[in-house]
Amino acid sequence: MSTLEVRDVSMRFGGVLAVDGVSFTARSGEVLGVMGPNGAGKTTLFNVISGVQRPTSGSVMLGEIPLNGKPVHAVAACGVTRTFQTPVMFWGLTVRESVEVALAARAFGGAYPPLPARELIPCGLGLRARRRAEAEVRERADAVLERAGIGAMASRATESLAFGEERLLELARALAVEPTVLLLDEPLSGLNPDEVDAVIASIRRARADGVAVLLVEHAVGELLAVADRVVVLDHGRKIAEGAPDAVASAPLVIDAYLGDELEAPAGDRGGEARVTP
Ligand SMILES: Nc1ncnc2c1ncn2[C@@H]1O[C@H](COP(=O)(O)OP(=O)(O)OP(=O)(O)O)[C@@H](O)[C@H]1O
Repeated sequence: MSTLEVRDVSMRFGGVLAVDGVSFTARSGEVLGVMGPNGAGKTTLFNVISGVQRPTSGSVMLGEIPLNGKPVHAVAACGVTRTFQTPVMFWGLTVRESVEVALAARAFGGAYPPLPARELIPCGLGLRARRRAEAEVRERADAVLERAGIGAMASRATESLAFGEERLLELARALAVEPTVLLLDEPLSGLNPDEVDAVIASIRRARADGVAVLLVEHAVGELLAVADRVVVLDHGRKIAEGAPDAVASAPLVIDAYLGDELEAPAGDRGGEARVTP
């Protein structure tokens, strides 16, 4: 169980300082909400954490392991997985095969473009061991799909999925590898109420399993209801951090992002927000 620590990270694109000296930690078994208006730097921050982009300065640590400077696949191998604003699908595979690929890639090493699991299992294993490995991967994939509530989709081609179904599959695939850190970029956008419930249930299960979940989401009510703590970005800077209720009622956050449209989140989620001027 490791803590993800973002230390004074900045990311500059030419004249745009997309992320400006941001620091925070995300602990094992907590959901950290990351909020902020369009262009605040949320996705860029995820890109830096997941190794898609190298920060201009600052560092990202997973426990004692520095993540910045590592390529995407090496960050993933450290247990950091993510989903994207637009779900990334493995075309040409079924739903089950998509999860099998993730499982086999973790066990035997991946390939890009993704290959069916049987092609990732080493040839040198021998026929019986290969068959056993294939059966195990398949069994695990079915268990993952059941757990995510999409077992009925297992045999469908990824090309046949509706947008919300793609989101559910992408999340199931990310969870299949039992990540330490899960980065979710707007996982609720475009979903119907049942799909929202399924994603929230998966997030809660991941937290109970000890995953550090970072959640970027514009559905503020849902974010505040599921997050244990919230970080707010604006123009690349962290402007607040704290318990959901406290952050949601901080004047700086209301001015920058929430306006007066926010409904109070359910339950007792009070506490102090540290506002960073
Ligand atoms: N590759 C890039 N090159 C140049 N500018 C970029 C690049 N990526 C992001 N930016 C800029 O950095 C800023 C932060 O963008 P980012 O996508 O991280 O914001 P965001 O908070 O995720 O926004 P949204 O909620 O709309 O997804 C924006 O001004 C954006 O235009």
